[in-house]
Amino acid sequence: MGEKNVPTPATPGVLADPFLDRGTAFTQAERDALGLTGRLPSGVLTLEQQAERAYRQIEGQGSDWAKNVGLEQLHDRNETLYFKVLTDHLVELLPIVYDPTVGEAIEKYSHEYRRPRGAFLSIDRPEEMEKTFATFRLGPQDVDLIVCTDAEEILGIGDWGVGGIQIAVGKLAVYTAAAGIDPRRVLAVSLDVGTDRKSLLNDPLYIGNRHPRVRGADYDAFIEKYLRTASSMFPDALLHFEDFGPGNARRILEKYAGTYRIFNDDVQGTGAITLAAALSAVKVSGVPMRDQRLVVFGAGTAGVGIADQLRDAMIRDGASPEQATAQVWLIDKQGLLTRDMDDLRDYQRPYARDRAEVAGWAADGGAISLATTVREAKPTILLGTSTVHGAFTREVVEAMAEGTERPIVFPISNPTSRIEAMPADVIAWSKGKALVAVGIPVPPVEFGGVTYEIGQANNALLYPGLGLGTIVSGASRVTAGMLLAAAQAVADQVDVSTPGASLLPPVENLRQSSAITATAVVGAAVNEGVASHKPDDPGRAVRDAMWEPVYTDGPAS
Ligand SMILES: NC(=O)C1=CN([C@@H]2O[C@H](COP(=O)(O)OP(=O)(O)OC[C@H]3O[C@@H](n4cnc5c(N)ncnc54)[C@H](O)[C@@H]3O)[C@@H](O)[C@H]2O)C=CC1
Ligand SMILES: CC(=O)C(=O)O
Ligand SMILES: [Mg+2]
Repeated sequence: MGEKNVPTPATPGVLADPFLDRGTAFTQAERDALGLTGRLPSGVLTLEQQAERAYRQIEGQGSDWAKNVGLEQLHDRNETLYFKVLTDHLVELLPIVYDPTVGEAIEKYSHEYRRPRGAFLSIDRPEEMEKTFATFRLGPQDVDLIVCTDAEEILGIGDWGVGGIQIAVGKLAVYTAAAGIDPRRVLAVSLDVGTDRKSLLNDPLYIGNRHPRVRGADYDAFIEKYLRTASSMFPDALLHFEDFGPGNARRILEKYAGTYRIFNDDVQGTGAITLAAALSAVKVSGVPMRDQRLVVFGAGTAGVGIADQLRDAMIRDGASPEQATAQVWLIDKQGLLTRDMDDLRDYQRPYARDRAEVAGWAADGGAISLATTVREAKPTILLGTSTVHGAFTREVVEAMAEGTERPIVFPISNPTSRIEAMPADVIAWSKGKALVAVGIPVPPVEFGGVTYEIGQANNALLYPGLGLGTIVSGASRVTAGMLLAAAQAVADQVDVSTPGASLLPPVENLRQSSAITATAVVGAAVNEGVASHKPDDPGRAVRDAMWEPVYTDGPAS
């Protein structure tokens, strides 16, 4: 990480700069020096007192949505105070600034718009890209991380056009709160290529590009220009891609992963956090990883990203590549995917089954359902990445429990309105046998005298540490080895020996957990030969790099 920004000699405008504003924490002497004499009430508070007041204001809001608005307003006023409140109340406030409430913020973006945050790059004016980045007045070494989205597949709620900027903002808030990524050294980017959502196109208050999504050569050229411009202006930045559609997410990653320092969170981050949960679950079930049988319901960006990482884990555990691939069944809108289908995506194809092999599975020779696939294939792991609320019915979960002693069930679609099944149901229907993790935070489940802690298989438990490790090591690429190290580091933090134990570390410990993950990632980056910094003590380098929400840069004068 380079030099921190030094507060400049301030003007009354300091109160309008969220990185410099300390509001009522400015001492009288600072107020005089900054030209703020008499511009604030007389009292001088500590950061802790300000945080207490701000937290009470947020707590007093009537809905999660109102809390999100209150927090974003604080974010716009005073970054340090915002992150102090968020970090001190991470378990309670992460679901407000991030998943699931961020989904609501995205849907309401144009109507609830107050202030811009981030960079808005328009496909209608690609020539403005460089000029836009220049307005941030950040030098080549001043940016560690850029999160971009084209908002085609936001969480599980689909295309939200320019409102998608809020997922980039939310992801960045998690990076800082969970892993201490310096908030002055990050950018959120909306790649506004239009929207196919009719309600937005017809809404007079919609503030994004009012035309259908641009696709094809112009889209590809825009993405390439973004990668070229961002990485040449900010060569140290990790370029995080979030919530692209199934036709683009993986294609862009595969095309550019060898050239740029890019990371696709939905493919790679989700794959790694789910692998971590699976590594924990396998310890409990006793079925070795090489023998796992995986059914993926919803074979899109996340589903196949996870399938790939689990298949690779089976191979590392001794399965042959052919055997591991044959232990994966993908189900999408067409039912079980078979090779004879002519509408398969290229990334689905390796897992598509031979039609002859499953010929007897569907009575009428038509689509093969989830329930049938579970009964016939007898999977040990059932993954939900479909956005179909309630798809894991009692019938499906009971079939899982009939086919294997400790079924692993991961309904990880977000937000809550899209989840395939709630953990309480999965645990009850499987008579307490299922090993469950979900994408959203949920309370523990009581069943048969056991308390089941439900791990949150959300990439937010992994990507902050992965990003921090990438930044600290100055890695030129995010490699498979770094992802695996992150997944293993997360899994290693869990003790599954108690019945009902969570498969993943608790969000309470996310900052500490991210530091451990980051340290492992630094080690992997060094081993894989992509690191440009090779700290003697990676743990210390990671801890030293973590930004803390305190007023430490000396008096702002
Ligand atoms: N927990 C986590 O960390 C993450 C969770 N997700 C969640 O996974 C879900 C999918 O996200 P993406 O993979 O990015 O979207 P995607 O659009 O790439 O994939 C969804 C897939 O589900 C399929 N699908 C839709 N309806 C279906 C049906 N009735 N039956 C079977 N398949 C159906 C779609 O055709 C598509 O292939 C979302 O809800 C998202 O929030 C995504 C990334 C991370
Ligand atoms: C968590 C996340 O990245 C998603 O649901 O898309
Ligand atoms: Mg996502």
